[in-house]
Amino acid sequence: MNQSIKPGDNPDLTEERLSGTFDTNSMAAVIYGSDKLAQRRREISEAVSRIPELQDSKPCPFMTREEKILEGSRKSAILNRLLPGLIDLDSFEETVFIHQEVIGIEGHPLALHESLFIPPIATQGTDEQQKKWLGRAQRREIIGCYAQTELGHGSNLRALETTATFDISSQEFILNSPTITSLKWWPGALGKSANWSIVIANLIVHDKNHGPHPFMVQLRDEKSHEPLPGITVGDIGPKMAFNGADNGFLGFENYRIPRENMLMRHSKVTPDGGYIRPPHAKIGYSGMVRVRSRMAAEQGLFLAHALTIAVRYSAIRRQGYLEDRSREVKVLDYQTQQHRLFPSIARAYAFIFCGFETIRLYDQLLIDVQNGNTSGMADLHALTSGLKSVVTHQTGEGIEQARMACGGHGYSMASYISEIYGVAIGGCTYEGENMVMLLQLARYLVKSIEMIQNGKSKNLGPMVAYLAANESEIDLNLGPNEYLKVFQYAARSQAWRATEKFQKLRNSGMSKEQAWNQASVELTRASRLHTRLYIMSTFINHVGSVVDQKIKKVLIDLLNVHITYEVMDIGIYVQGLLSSDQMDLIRNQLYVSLETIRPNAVSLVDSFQISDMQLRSVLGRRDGNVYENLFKWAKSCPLNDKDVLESVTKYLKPMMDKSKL
Ligand SMILES: CCCCCCCCCCC/C=C/C(=O)SCCNC(=O)CCNC(=O)[C@H](O)C(C)(C)COP(=O)(O)OP(=O)(O)OC[C@H]1O[C@@H](n2cnc3c(N)ncnc32)[C@H](O)[C@@H]1OP(=O)(O)O
Ligand SMILES: Cc1cc2nc3c(=O)[nH]c(=O)nc-3n(C[C@H](O)[C@H](O)[C@H](O)COP(=O)(O)OP(=O)(O)OC[C@H]3O[C@@H](n4cnc5c(N)ncnc54)[C@H](O)[C@@H]3O)c2cc1C
Repeated sequence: MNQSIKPGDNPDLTEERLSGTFDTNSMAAVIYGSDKLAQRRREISEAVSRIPELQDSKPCPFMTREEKILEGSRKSAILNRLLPGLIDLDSFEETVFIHQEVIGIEGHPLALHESLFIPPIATQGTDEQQKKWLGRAQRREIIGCYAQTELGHGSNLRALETTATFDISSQEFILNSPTITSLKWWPGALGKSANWSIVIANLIVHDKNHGPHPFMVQLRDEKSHEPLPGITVGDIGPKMAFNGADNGFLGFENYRIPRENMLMRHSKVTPDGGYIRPPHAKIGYSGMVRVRSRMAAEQGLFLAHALTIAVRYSAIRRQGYLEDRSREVKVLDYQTQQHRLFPSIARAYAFIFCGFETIRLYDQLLIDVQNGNTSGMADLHALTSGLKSVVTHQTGEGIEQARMACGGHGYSMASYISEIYGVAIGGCTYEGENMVMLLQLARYLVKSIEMIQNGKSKNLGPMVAYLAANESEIDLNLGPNEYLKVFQYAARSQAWRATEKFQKLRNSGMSKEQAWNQASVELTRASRLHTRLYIMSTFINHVGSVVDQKIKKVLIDLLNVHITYEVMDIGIYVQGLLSSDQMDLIRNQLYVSLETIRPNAVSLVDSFQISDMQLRSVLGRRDGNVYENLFKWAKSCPLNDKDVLESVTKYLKPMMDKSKL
């Protein structure tokens, strides 16, 4: 049963919900990993909806940037007071969820505090450092951000220019931004809100540069909030979205911090200027791996937002005719509309499933690293590098298709899809630009193939074992596992093609760097295919583990949409394996699977349980009463406060009057 049905709803949407074959609360439990988490999301939404001071003061699209920042801060402060009664304070998931529910996706002053400020203190700070700062940060007595990227460099961490030079005589680090390009640039909440930051700076001891390290740095006076002497800080200006956040710039001029402010759980500087290396050279990068490991689920939910809007709207939007000329059809009945939206629904489910898996893998790695075992770091770095790149790109594509699927109203801010798009595609850039991260995964794939070439296939990890197989024929009695083999074939042949290209260039005498650059388009293709294979196999495994048979049935239908669409989409890579008859068969299976999933489309998006408050979309309203609310929304636009604007009296009217003469 679809749990969203209520009296007064648009009858077209109710009809859709009645045609669903499964219980949406049970599906939500599968999506969010447990009945408890899904239920907590419902309870929190319900509780929040009853607190008047947490409601939007006006629709976000009608707010200026200053109003957005004010509104985010107002709500953050109220939430901080109310949180103990609303959520389990130890649950990161509930903390993130309630902020998103109340403040939305446009960013807020604490957006980075929970995800990029507290975690480095907790994982890279010593016990003493944690005692000093963690409680204060958790109680929000201080607000923090993460300042790594600079005006001149983001992707290439080794070229960062900010320095932290150890001064033995005073037992302090002296921070400097020696050039314009060394200004920190982009950190969220830095511009106006944060008073502390994790700053990534090159550690210099006895004139030796030990590379980027994390430091705890106070930026503003805790009473006046004025920048401290030696600090230059401000907002970088409006962005294409995410304007509720004050991304900032930051410069240092001989700014001193105590030796104890370098996060020293892993690397250390002793009072006499000794440097103790970390157990793994890249352990300082683990904050980024943590964020990347959460991005697949996060992005899956961005896609879910856009699809909830587009699918619900497509069920109430009637345009054109099929056989019956007496009534226009729901646009959701067009095959083109289904082809535009349903594979994206499947991807959103797939991203969320494999996102929760990578979060689990990161949590396990964290325990291992704290116990001194860093052997899993390279694997997870490679996996999350590929995953964040593929998922952000495909999420962007899916959201844009969702916008177009809503026709003209999709282009209005009333749909809110443009904001979702703008925020989501930021993910293609932040936490490592996608191409750069695909190339990180490619290094791992090339190394794996070199192991096979050197007769060491048995040392390959489970995620790359398929690279050593030799499948050249597929029996297309197609079950999911045959599709998986088709995808393995594509990923394997591309990984070998790219590696061989790189090796050939090397053998021709080219430098490693030039050869890498000239093979890099092929290498990124290999990384994408490898990652898509991983997403598909996680989806298959996840569906296999579902116990509730009604849920399992619809997830198998959704999986069929996914595997057929994905294989059609990579057709060029499987030409050597599949005949044109086999490709036709897959194409037809895709069309059949679109029809099969059709009656459950609305229930599948309802199962994401995204409340109206969180969705902030007139088109995507749960009740489907779009037209009257679109009219109300337009009338409430500040431009309609007056019938005759100054733009007319001051300029247009005189122009028209003059023209009449
Ligand atoms: C509901 C929520 C709503 C959310 C709303 C939106 C919120 C928006 C928030 C946005 C927050 C954004 C924050 C940021 O963007 S912070 C800044 C992020 N910056 C980056 O990601 C920079 C990317 N660059 C890098 O990570 C490195 O420069 C790079 C890894 C590309 C290279 O590093 P480096 O030059 O040091 O590496 P080398 O070439 O020397 O060596 C590469 C080898 O090192 C291995 N490696 C690299 N990283 C790791 C790692 N983390 N763990 C293990 N190993 C690692 C790599 O595999 C290579 O190994 P091989 O030599 O063996 O191949
Ligand atoms: C919304 C948003 C929020 C952010 N929040 C933060 C934050 O809180 N803290 C923070 O520190 N930073 C933050 N950033 C910055 C972000 O991490 C960087 O912008 C990102 O890492 C990309 O680096 P870049 O800007 O230097 O891009 P560049 O590296 O300059 O990329 C430009 C182009 O060069 C290409 N390129 C670069 N290097 C290579 C290579 N080796 N091989 C092939 N191609 C290459 C890229 O693919 C891209 O096409 C944020 C950014 C955004 C958009």
